Amino acid sequence: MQILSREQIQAWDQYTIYNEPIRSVDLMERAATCCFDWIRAQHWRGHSFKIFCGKGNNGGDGLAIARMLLQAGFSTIIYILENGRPGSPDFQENLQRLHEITTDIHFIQSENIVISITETDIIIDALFGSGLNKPLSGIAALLVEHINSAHAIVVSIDVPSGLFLDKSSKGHPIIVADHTLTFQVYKLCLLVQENAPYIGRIHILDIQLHPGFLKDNIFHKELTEPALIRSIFKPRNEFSHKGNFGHALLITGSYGKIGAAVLATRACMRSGAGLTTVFVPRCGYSILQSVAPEAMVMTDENDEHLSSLPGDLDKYAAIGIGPGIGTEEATQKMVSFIARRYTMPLVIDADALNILSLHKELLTHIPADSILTPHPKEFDRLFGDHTNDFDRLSTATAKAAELKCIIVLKGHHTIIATPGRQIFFNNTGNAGMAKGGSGDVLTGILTALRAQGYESEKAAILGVYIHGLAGDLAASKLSMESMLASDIIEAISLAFPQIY
Ligand SMILES: NC(=O)C1=CN([C@@H]2O[C@H](COP(=O)(O)OP(=O)(O)OC[C@H]3O[C@@H](n4cnc5c(N)ncnc54)[C@H](OP(=O)(O)O)[C@@H]3O)[C@@H](O)[C@H]2O)[C@H](O)CC1
Ligand SMILES: [K+]
Repeated sequence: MQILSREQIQAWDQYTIYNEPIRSVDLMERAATCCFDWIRAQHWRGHSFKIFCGKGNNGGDGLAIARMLLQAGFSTIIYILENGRPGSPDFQENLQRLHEITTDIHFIQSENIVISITETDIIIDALFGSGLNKPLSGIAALLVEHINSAHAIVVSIDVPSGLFLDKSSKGHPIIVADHTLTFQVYKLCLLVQENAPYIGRIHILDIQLHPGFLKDNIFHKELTEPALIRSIFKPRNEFSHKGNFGHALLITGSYGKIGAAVLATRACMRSGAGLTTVFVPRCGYSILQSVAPEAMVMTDENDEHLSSLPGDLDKYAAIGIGPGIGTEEATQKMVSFIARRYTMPLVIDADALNILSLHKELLTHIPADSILTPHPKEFDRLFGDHTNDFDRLSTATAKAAELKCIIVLKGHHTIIATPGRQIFFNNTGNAGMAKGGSGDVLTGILTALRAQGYESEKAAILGVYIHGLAGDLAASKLSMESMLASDIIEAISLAFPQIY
């Protein structure tokens, strides 16, 4: 699913009105009908609805929804945030239609907001949508505060009012929704971590905007969906042998962090690598040999950390480096040597990323098409501090292009930024994966996919998806609270069949 900017969504609206063709107010009716159908399906009979409307088209949607609720017999009161202007033409048309069936319409024009909201009320937030052009202030901000301080269920239309579609709204007054009914496609503001407290559960309503618009335009952001994943996934040929699936090398572990090596190794083997070799300090030898008997183990001459190279790097189809390696001086030298000399793409994670942050000059040397997998803190260490997720996303886009590598920025919707400035938002995974070891598992999966011949961009999209899907399967069986990174590895086996 494409993710459109505010301008693109407005253009799509106009394209539909012109090409379908359909009158603007009829398109609003279609959008409101979708919202009404969704609301009716919630079985909220017995509750009263309080509909808060602005005077733009988001408010127009709210008025149309109010009319439909009243006509269906729901107790409904309408509140309009007055701004002294007549309102958009479609707002005015819907106000007129509403006046024909109710007088229970109130205008909010004073800072003294005395509307009582009880726990059995359902709030429909149709104050502002994609037309928001400045932070809410004055009466609008007080109204948002009033709604947020009540304990009613809040359903936001299109976006929670106060959220900018494409830029940070940090620190501004914003409606805290339980449900967001958004039209046609995801908006960027509904995908970034910093807005998680506001958006509740997202429901995409198909209001049948004209499909021609998607064919006629190029978009740079999309949500990874099963169809895309299936188009990337390469089923195994019946006649294949282990040599067809590549030899993966994992450079991992230090004293006290051999677990990271174990997790990456087991995830790599579970994700289809033909052969897996793991390079660890000597203290990791017996551990790896016992918990991962299918892997080959090579050890460094050092007992506790990595200080040398694991022999001939060119014989491996893919190399993953970083989980648990620490940042000892000798390890820094080893990472630096590999970054400068190796020419095939690497999967670079965790302490290898921290080492790159300590020697930023190395960034320009990392092999083209390498996959970097930072979480936000590692990302900021690499590329500088960011105060919000939108800026971080812009930097990820720019750096992926500049360094010609794939940046996998981990989060609720992990972001995959490609050298071609394309951004993919992953849509699998859950909060149960926010635990030590999950990242090591991802490194193993990505290294395995690279070893099997997937190009880096495809390996990143597919690997992040499978990692999240395995996490979802583990959570459904074991709960988000108690699932472990090892459980994600076990669930990889169940995740693959879901994309066949
Ligand atoms: N494309 C679709 O999918 C459809 C969308 N619909 C709905 O339409 C809204 C967008 O409607 P729009 O009228 O463009 O915008 P809003 O309703 O969000 O805002 C209206 C006006 O409010 C003013 N504004 C903006 N920010 C503030 C603020 N901070 N404080 C006060 N007022 C503000 C602004 O006017 P100004 O003249 O004051 O600048 C806005 O123009 C979309 O979200 C959907 O809900 C259609 O119904 C169906 C198709
Ligand atoms: K809204």
